[in-house]
Amino acid sequence: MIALSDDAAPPVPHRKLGPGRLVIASHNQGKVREIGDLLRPYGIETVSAAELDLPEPEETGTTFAANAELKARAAADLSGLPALADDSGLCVEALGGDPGIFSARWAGPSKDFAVAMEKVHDAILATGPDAGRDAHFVCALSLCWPDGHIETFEGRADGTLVWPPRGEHGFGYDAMFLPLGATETYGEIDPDAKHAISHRAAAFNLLTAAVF
Ligand SMILES: O=c1nc[nH]c2c1ncn2[C@H]1C[C@H](O)[C@@H](COP(=O)(O)OP(=O)(O)OP(=O)(O)O)O1
Ligand SMILES: [Mg+2]
Repeated sequence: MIALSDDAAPPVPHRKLGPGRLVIASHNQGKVREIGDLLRPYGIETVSAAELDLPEPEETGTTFAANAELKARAAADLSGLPALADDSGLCVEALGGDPGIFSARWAGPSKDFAVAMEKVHDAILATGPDAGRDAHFVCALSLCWPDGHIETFEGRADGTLVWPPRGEHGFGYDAMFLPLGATETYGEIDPDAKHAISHRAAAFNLLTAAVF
């Protein structure tokens, strides 16, 4: 018999997502497209933050989860609908995890990821001749209901960085990210192949198992 110790917290049950519209609380069209693809089999009606003209909240958190939660909470508060937010980024081991939660900010106000990828490449070279190119993507997905209940799930995908970038698919840093064991970057594979292995899909699988 398995005895639970007296101070073991009881498991918190997940809340199920009921019928009705779900806000995709992101202003990044690449993410909105991927989350739409991942949700499609579940037949959920979605509306994006841009379609609802929701403001882009300032990302003041110090973790992916904290930023995903503040974006989901802001969208649920303003729309009165459940809202799903994604905070994600590229973490480079040789850079101590940078750009990390600053991945979007490294692309500057014009969101130029050719520039951001070059910054990552230059920063790795600046660490020395033997700099490793190991990296991983992280994705935190938060689902917030209008009453404030929130659930957060995190996924990760490991790989290495190539230079120069390769491929036109995807968005952000995809063209320089070679998933572990693969020969093509996220920029070279088609969206379905990315959904089979990505950090976003990993987080999404945890979310769907919990709330659907
Ligand atoms: O699968 C990905 N493939 C390539 N790059 C990626 C991916 N996932 C995140 N990334 C990079 C680019 C993105 O701009 C940043 C996330 O920053 P993050 O603040 O979470 O998103 P964002 O500002 O682009 O849109 P929003 O906050 O409205 O959801 O990390
Ligand atoms: Mg952002």
